[in-house]
Amino acid sequence: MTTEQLRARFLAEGLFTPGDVTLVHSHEDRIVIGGASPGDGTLELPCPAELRAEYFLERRELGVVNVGTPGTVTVDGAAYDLGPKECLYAGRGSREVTFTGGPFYLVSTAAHADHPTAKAGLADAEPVHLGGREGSNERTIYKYIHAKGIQSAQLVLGVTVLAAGSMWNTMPCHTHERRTEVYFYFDLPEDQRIVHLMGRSDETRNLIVADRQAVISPCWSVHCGFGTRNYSFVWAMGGENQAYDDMEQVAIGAMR
Ligand SMILES: O=C[C@H](O)[C@@H](O)CC(=O)C(=O)O
Ligand SMILES: [Zn+2]
Repeated sequence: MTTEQLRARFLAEGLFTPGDVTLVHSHEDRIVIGGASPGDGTLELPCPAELRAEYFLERRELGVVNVGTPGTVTVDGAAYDLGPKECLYAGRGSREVTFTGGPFYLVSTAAHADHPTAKAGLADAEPVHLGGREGSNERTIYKYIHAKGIQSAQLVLGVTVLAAGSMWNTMPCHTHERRTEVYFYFDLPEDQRIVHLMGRSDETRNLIVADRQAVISPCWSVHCGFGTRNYSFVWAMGGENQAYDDMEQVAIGAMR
C-alpha cells in the first residue's frame, strides 16, 4: 500500500468538528471510534443508519474519554462530570447520551450483554509506571475498562501518559492475535508529530500522526510510536477476551 492508501485505511483524521459528533465505523472487530466537540452547547450521540439500530447503544457499548477541559456526559438522565483524561462507560441499552464541555473521544464495540454505566478517574485506574529515561519511554498506564476494572462485554480501554522528555510508547511492541486495537493520540502540540509504526512485525510501515488522530491496528499489526514531543494516548481494544496482557511480544531485534 502507498502512504495515501495506508492513511485512508488505518488513520482516522478529522474526528473533532466543532458543534458535531463525528463517527468512523471500522470493520475491524466492528469498532466505532469518534469525537464529540460540543463547544458551548450540548450534543447528543446520534444513531447512524449504518448501525440499523433504533438507538446507538441498542446492541453496543461505549467508552468515553475527556480529551479536553472539564465536561459532563449524561446517560439516560444521569449526569457524570468528567475531568481531563477521565473515563465513562455506558452499557448496552442506554438510550440517550449527551455531551457538554470536553471534547470527548468515543470508542464503541458490539455488546452481547448489559453492564452498568460507570465512571473512573485517574486515581481509580491503578496506575502502572513503565519505562525510564534511558529508554525515552517513562510513562504511566491507566487501565479503565478491562477484566479487573470497569466491566464490559468486550471493550478494553485505558490511557497512557508519557512523561516530559519521553517519546516512545509500547517498545518492545506486540500484536494482539485475538483483538483489534486503536490508539488515539492527544495532548501533542499542534506542530508536532508522532511516527507510528504499524504492519506485520517483520514488515513494518509508518504513519505520521498529528494531535487528535487515531490509528486502527488489526490483529496482525504492531502498534507503537515515537513522538517529536511527549503526548498521551487512549488505547482501546475489541475482540475475544479482555485480559490486558493477552499480547504476542515482539523482540526489538526481530522487527523489520
Ligand atoms: O495492549 C496494550 C496497549 O498496546 C497499550 O496499553 C500499551 C501502552 O500503553 C504502552 O506500552 O505505552
Ligand atoms: Zn496493544
